[in-house]
Amino acid sequence: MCLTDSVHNFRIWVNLWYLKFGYCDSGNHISRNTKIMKIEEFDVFVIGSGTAGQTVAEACIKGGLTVAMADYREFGGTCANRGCDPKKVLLAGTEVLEMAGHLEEKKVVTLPRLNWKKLQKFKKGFTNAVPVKTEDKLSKLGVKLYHQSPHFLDENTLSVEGKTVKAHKIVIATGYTPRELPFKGAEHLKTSDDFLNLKKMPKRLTFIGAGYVGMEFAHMAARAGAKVTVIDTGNRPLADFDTDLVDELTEYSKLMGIDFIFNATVNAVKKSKKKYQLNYEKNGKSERISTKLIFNTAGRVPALAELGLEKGNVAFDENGVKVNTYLQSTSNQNVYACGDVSNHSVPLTPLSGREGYVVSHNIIAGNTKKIDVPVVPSAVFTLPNLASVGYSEKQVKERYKNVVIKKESASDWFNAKRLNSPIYSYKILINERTDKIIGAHLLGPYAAETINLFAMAINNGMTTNDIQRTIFTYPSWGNDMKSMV
Ligand SMILES: Cc1cc2nc3c(=O)[nH]c(=O)nc-3n(C[C@H](O)[C@H](O)[C@H](O)COP(=O)(O)OP(=O)(O)OC[C@H]3O[C@@H](n4cnc5c(N)ncnc54)[C@H](O)[C@@H]3O)c2cc1C
Ligand SMILES: NC(=O)c1ccc[n+]([C@@H]2O[C@H](COP(=O)([O-])OP(=O)(O)OC[C@H]3O[C@@H](n4cnc5c(N)ncnc54)[C@H](O)[C@@H]3O)[C@@H](O)[C@H]2O)c1
Repeated sequence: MCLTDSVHNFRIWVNLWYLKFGYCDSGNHISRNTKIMKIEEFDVFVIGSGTAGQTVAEACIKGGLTVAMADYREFGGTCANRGCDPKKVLLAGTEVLEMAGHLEEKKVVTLPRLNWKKLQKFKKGFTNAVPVKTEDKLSKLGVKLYHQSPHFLDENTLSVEGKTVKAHKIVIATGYTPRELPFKGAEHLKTSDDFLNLKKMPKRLTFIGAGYVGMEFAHMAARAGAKVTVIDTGNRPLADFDTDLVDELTEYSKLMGIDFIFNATVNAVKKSKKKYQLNYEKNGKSERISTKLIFNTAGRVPALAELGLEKGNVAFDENGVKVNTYLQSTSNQNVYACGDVSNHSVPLTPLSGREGYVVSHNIIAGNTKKIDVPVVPSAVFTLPNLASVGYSEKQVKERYKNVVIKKESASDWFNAKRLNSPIYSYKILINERTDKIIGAHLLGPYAAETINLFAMAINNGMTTNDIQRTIFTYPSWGNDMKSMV
């Protein structure tokens, strides 16, 4: 049964339920003779206004359904307000410094200086307008907006802003939130939001966690003149990326003034007058460092705490809302989850959009579209970029009999030499039997761009011969793909 039929039945059911129980949000049952608080009713209620939530809301409205959306923070989600976009705007400033630094004595006489305050102002030109524009766009489409966290009252019913709201389908698109760290003094830790809004770059700062966020911010802060320490429980940064390239990036990061402390457990943070002291344990010994600010970049977890999922009969685990291949809750058929918060997702913006599209399709037309994720390129916006798509070296060795591994430093190739860039390396994995590319790992300038070509090649089953036959612009980073394969 598709939504338009079931919506009709649902509306009749809501009216009957409402007449029978006359139930208001506080949980008090009231007499049918007294004035009954009106229950609001929608076809679809979306929780979360990020990429995933907006995709669902827009498609469902355009599909003729009534839609409401709630967000307890500024509308527009993580990526546009406090993630990918503002990060990339700030990064532009440090990219200029990086490039000029490499060309010092070759072409550039005076090195530029970064004005962090101005850079922040420039960034606000992008972010300040996001919440208003998002609300405006959604309101004009006819989406009813709420500005609080809803919580489930039962499988179809939410409480939000003191109102009881019924929805035929409820979509959870609440994203991730920083992982809470358990040690004493953790309340002093700053988050990625705080870093992106820093008014002034402190002289010394520390990141707990050497993942995407910790490494990207450490690189940015080091270029902006800070002395940076990154501390991690693991034995290297960016555990999911190619070991050889990460080792190279780590060595280069050290040259940029970033100190790493690996295999360490932070056990307390103490505040003194103007600084913080971070205590940690490594190799059975207690150590400490003193720093101006400490950021929690130890990962992010599904944002589910306030939703009362038990009452809604929505199953979840540490990876998020448990969903089937239609992105529908495994325990409550009225609920879908998409974006970072679904336990199916790879927590990246393009995947959130794709999941949002699948959910809207399944709500409008019934469960007819399964989530089908092609290979996903991923990039860490350190300088140089680290980027990856397809299988890792370890995975191909487990899966394939005969694999060709092309791995080299390309720092003496024209593209790198022209920028005097010291780092440019790659590892390309090719299935020897089919000549198809099955994995690509790049470290170097613009690797976040070049990796997209490899993603296209893998998704379209291109052979190295297909790539050799393709004409690329010259000289360009894309053209280097031919030499790499
Ligand atoms: C610093 C940083 C940098 C990043 N950089 C990149 C990058 O370069 N490239 C990339 O692909 N990805 C990046 N990401 C990840 C990317 O931002 C996410 O994958 C993406 O935003 C997820 O979209 P979403 O719609 O699933 O969730 P979100 O965009 O997080 O939206 C969820 C929304 O739900 C709201 N919400 C949460 N709980 C509730 C509740 N109980 N009630 C009401 N509303 C609620 C939140 O306020 C939020 O607005 C970055 C993330 C961070 C933190
Ligand atoms: N460029 C991008 O695409 C981009 C950028 C930022 C974030 N993201 C997304 O956001 C997600 C979250 O990123 P993230 O950097 O917050 O997490 P992450 O999972 O990438 O890294 C967390 C790091 O913290 C370490 N860690 C965990 N607990 C710790 C502890 N108690 N003490 C010290 N270290 C600890 C882990 O070993 C790991 O290295 C990523 O998975 C990614 O999908 C993507």
